[in-house]
Amino acid sequence: MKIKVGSRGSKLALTQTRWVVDKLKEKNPNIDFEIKIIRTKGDKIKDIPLDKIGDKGLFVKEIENALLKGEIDIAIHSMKDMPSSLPTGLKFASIPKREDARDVLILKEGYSDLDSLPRGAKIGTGSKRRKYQLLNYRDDLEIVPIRGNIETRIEKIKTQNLDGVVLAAAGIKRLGLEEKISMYLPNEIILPSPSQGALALEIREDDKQLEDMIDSISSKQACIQVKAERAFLKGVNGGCHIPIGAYATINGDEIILDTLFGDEDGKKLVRKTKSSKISEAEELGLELAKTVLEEFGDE
Ligand SMILES: NCc1[nH]cc(CCC(=O)O)c1CC(=O)O
Repeated sequence: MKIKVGSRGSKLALTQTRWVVDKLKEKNPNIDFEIKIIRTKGDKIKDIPLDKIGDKGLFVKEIENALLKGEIDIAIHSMKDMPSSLPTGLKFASIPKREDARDVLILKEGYSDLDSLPRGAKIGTGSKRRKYQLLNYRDDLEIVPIRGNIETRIEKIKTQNLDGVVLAAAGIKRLGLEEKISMYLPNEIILPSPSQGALALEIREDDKQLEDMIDSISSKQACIQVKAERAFLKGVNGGCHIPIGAYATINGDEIILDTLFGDEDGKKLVRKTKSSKISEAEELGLELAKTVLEEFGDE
């Protein structure tokens, strides 16, 4: 048996895919895996700011089509890049152990953390979630929109004369660039994107055999966290044009969900926290979304 695994061609995507394939091989030594690279629309249009294209799904549609057509059997994505619902015929199989969910600051030489930055320092990020939370902490900062893969964004400190950039710890760590991190941003300052640091293994709905095989590398903890955080994302029905954050902490059989929601121009930013039993992770996310939407009314 040979399993075809689909991935985007970026360094991060391939590193993640190889990591998953290595784990699957460990548990299933008699099975062969082949990685197929698929180019997505998001890889082709590099010059438009992410919040203008808005829609999630930009990095996944071509891969999902390949899955539906049987050209590949598993697709590996960053869970945070996944739209809140999947096309008919596809589903998530397992969610492997989650990487660090936090955002980090990578700063120009000479600066050590957020508080050491001079007034009006220039920080690069294309994410409204990161932008408005940073401004909420330090309203003097100048936020510069940037895009590109992780290495390109780090380069932009030099090429665009920035004082720093914000990125996900998960991507940096997976690429072995940990020593570049200046500061881990605590959730109190920047709440991460729903399911940041988690990977998605997507398969055809009827592929029961593959589902059982993949289940061997699933993390129960990550599954519960992602369930709650993505339920919130689904409940608020938002895309990249508004700030949305969610992070779930599990404590025995209790789950605590921290959420963030704001309007398009960042004038209003609301944080809400609520807890429940882990068996009600999804309801918890949906309930918080409802509470938040009520607070925003018709806005
Ligand atoms: N939006 C792009 C993207 N998708 C996943 C990651 C990093 C890995 C992860 O969060 O799982 C990144 C880069 C970043 O936000 O810094």
